[in-house]
Amino acid sequence: MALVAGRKTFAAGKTLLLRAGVWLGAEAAARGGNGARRFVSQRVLVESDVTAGIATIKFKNPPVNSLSLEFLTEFIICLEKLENDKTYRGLILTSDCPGIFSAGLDLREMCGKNLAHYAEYWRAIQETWLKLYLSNMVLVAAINGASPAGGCLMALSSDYRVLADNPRYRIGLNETLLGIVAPFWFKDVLVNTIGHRAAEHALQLGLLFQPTEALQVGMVDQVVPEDQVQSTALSVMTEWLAIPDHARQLTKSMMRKATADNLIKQREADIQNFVSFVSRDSIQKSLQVYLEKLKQKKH
Ligand SMILES: CC/C=C\C/C=C\CCCC/C=C/C(=O)SCCNC(=O)CCNC(=O)[C@H](O)C(C)(C)COP(=O)(O)OP(=O)(O)OC[C@H]1O[C@@H](n2cnc3c(N)ncnc32)[C@H](O)[C@@H]1OP(=O)(O)O
Repeated sequence: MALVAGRKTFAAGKTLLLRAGVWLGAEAAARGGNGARRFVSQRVLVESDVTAGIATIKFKNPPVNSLSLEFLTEFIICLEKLENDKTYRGLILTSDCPGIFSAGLDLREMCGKNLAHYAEYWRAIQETWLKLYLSNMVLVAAINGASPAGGCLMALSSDYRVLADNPRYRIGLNETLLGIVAPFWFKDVLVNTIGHRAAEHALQLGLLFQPTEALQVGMVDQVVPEDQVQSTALSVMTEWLAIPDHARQLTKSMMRKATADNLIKQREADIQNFVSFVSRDSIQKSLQVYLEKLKQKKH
């Protein structure tokens, strides 16, 4: 097992400091006789079935799988490893935290930090999305918990979404409820999924949909009993993997390239927009009030 702290090179020649200790000794991980492998990093658990060519990433950043910079760093590394290893043709995204798929962006990364931190954080968010959205693998989201905002974006970036039938597991882009604005590429992905009118309605009101509503609006493809989420994701995956890779990948790229290029061509401007927006006093105040409300909810 090798614990490393190094640098990860991202697009545009920028680097993201790998702060976390990440286990890169994946290949040395437990390898069962049945072709099952298990990679371990602190916040991202990767299980894989080599024979089937399917990997499962389980988010493991308790309590709510918020997309902290450390989580994103580990996640991007795991995604890259899987993408570059031609063994894997399919990837299931799910959560190891009971009842929560992902609470979205980590609000603590967006509050009370300096401008360089906001820029670094936003670059990591962009990178995560581009890697997910343009993955050559089939991505199936097995959504086993609440999935607001950035959590919803991760699910929307998959090729197919299976949601557990539990009214507490709401999904949607709720940014306006926090007094912030979903960036244009979040909006584009939502429009591509549920259409312009439904997206406009959902985005302006910051709607979080219960499973039956999410199915109705087309935000998810299937709603199943909670104990069938993983098995359903697996059988969907098998169906998708029956399609020849080259044909499916070219089709996926044809459908998604324009949306991704829209961000790629203005990545730096998008970072600057985020930094100047999030560092405004009024936005800092909104985020702090929202975080405080979340904390007080318990008491
Ligand atoms: C012009 C425009 C230009 C540029 C763009 C500008 C702006 C940027 C937009 C960025 C887009 C943003 C996307 C996002 O993802 S923002 C995050 C949105 N997320 C949420 O609203 C979810 C908030 N959380 C919840 O609703 C609940 O926590 C949840 C997930 C339903 C779970 O509920 P529960 O199990 O009851 O757990 P608690 O609420 O008690 O939470 C436990 C613990 O976690 C803390 N926490 C929750 N969510 C977050 C989070 N997103 N970030 C950080 N911390 C979070 C919560 O405060 C509790 O902490 P404690 O210390 O009290 O234990």
